[in-house]
Amino acid sequence: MTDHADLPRPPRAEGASHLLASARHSLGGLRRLSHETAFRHEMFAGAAGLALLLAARASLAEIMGAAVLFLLLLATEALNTAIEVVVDHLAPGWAEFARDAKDLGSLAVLCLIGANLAFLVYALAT
Ligand SMILES: Nc1ncnc2c1ncn2[C@@H]1O[C@H](COP(=O)(O)OP(=O)(O)OP(=O)(O)O)[C@@H](O)[C@H]1O
Repeated sequence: MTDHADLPRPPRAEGASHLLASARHSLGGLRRLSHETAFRHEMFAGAAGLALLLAARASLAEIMGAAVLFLLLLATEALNTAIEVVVDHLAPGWAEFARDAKDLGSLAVLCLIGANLAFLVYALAT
């Protein structure tokens, strides 16, 4: 990972341009996340889950519930990736804190995958 500590910080945007800058930063995050294999698997699984819900004529409430849980999973994956990026920068070799941080991030993602699967099974079974 490159360290740009010697580069000048861009000026802080104010008002409406702050909103636009935030949207641009979020798009940058999405671009970075799209490099992660786990993210691509989750997008594929999300599309498959939506197809199953539509085929089973799920209600709008069920589809909205699944969409909210899926967005929570993507948010957790983004935070997990952020943790991995920082940890890899701080601990290029083996370190106990690095193992713990990454394992905890993985656990958070696993919990959300479980919640998504549980809701999908519930929506398809009822
Ligand atoms: N620097 C490190 N020091 C100690 N243990 C580490 C370190 N890096 C990774 N690990 C251990 O290896 C596991 C896998 O780490 P890795 O960096 O491969 O994550 P990953 O499999 O790429 O995660 P994901 O699949 O969520 O992207 C971690 O959960 C942790 O237990």
